[in-house]
Amino acid sequence: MIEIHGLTKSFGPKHVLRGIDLSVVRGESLVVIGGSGTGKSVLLKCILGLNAPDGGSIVIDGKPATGHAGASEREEFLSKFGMLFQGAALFDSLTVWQNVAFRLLRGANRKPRAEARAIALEKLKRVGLGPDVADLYPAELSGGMQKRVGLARAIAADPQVIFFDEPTTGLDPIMAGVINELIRSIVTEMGATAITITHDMTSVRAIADKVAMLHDGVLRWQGPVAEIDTTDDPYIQQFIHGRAEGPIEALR
Ligand SMILES: Nc1ncnc2c1ncn2[C@@H]1O[C@H](COP(=O)(O)OP(=O)(O)OP(=O)(O)O)[C@@H](O)[C@H]1O
Repeated sequence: MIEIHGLTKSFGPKHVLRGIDLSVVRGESLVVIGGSGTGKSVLLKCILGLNAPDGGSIVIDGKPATGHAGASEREEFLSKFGMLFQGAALFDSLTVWQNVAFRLLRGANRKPRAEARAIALEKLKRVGLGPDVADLYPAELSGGMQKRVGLARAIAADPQVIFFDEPTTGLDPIMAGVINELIRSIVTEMGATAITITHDMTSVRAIADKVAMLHDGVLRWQGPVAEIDTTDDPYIQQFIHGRAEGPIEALR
């Protein structure tokens, strides 16, 4: 589904991605872990075509992810993806249902308003929110409810691939657990391919089939989630146990 070979990306003298090789099969849930500033977001942005890679290739569903000829080709490419941003990133001036239906109301394949609203209500229901919240504004919701709305928006157009950028940041541990479970069950039920970036090891264990650790511009370790506890890779061990001492240097 997603094949990445030799991906490189620098910003000036800063070599953020130094040769990423990664393959994610259809329906698989990959979680990318790594310290702050290691390039997890840059990797996602390269896959989405928001950052232009310097080298290497990204192929999604057999087609190159970059170099689209025109806006409509680009729109078709992006329609495969759903995205839950850090902090949910809802539009303050739109109601909850308009946020969820954002992509359904725009672009070449836009739907009539009533149909878009009906889909939004169905997706809200899937994430545990009733029709009573549909006409509220994001500011009227708690952080956990906003995440649910963000999740409903990410799945509104039935994407084949869903990205989750730090899905539990800012939530209490119980709400984080609820969101993790929702993500897992929705991804499984949709048969979607999922890529999540997170620091949260609870999310990793709840969401991942496969884990990849980004360090120093490369994927230092990749493997099934069950192997993170048994691998003797010192980077993985330091990261999952949150140790200050180890091969990963921490600023003090
Ligand atoms: N547009 C840009 N211009 C210049 N430098 C950038 C740009 N985008 C990212 N960087 C740099 O690339 C590096 C990786 O950033 P990125 O946001 O991908 O890290 P991250 O692993 O997602 O971190 P965090 O976990 O803290 O969100 C950082 O040093 C950042 O300053």
